[in-house]
Amino acid sequence: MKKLMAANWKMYKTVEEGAATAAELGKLLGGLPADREVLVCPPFTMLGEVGRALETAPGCFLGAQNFYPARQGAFTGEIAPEQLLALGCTYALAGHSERRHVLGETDEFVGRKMAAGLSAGLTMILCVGETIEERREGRVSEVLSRQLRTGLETARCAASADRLCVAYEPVWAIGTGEVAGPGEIVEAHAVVRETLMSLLPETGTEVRILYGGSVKPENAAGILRLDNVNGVLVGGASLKADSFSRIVLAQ
Ligand SMILES: O=C[C@H](O)COP(=O)(O)O
Repeated sequence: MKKLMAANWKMYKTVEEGAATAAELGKLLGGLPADREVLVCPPFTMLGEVGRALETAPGCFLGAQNFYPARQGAFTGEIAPEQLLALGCTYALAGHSERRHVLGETDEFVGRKMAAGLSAGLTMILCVGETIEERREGRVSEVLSRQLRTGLETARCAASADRLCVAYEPVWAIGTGEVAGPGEIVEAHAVVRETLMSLLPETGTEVRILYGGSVKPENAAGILRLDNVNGVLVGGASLKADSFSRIVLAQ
């Protein structure tokens, strides 16, 4: 199973800055190890330019941070999965904690996005993770299994292991510099794996589970060695080509 090293640029960079970072990344990742794949999820505005800059970089894919779960229609300001595919996107995120907690997306809405994205042909990364309050209340396992179940409920029939990934991102570790400890990561990834195996008995063992939350060049190798960690989803440290390429190549 190749490790997926994913960059989420969130709402940062102009088109010019994004294209320049992607071009630099393409050069730095010339010797990408055979067991790694790279994904860059820039803002919508620069998908075309970033995609072109990564075109010649082997093993690099383009992804979207978001879309609206409909084929087309009167949805002012929204973007459809088909429009992303036409720009060269092959991946998309759903359920990122900033969309759940800042933009108010519900489990049910995340489930609709998973179903729409998978049916359109995108590879979907379902993001799950507990808040610090939920962790303190001992509810990590309950929260993760609920988010996975509702996220995959309507998408299950379309979810083959090669077009589905899960990202475990504890909310308290995102953008805080406070990375989850090895024990916390292993325990949460085991819950995700077990839930996937019960929801998708034939393919659950093959779905890649990424860790996200304050991943840096200095801690990436240690995280990537943990059980059931099949890649990382990186925010802040993915904004600079040099720092993200060190994470991608971390051994
Ligand atoms: O999508 C990425 C995550 O939100 C992690 O962000 P971070 O690496 O800045 O903590």
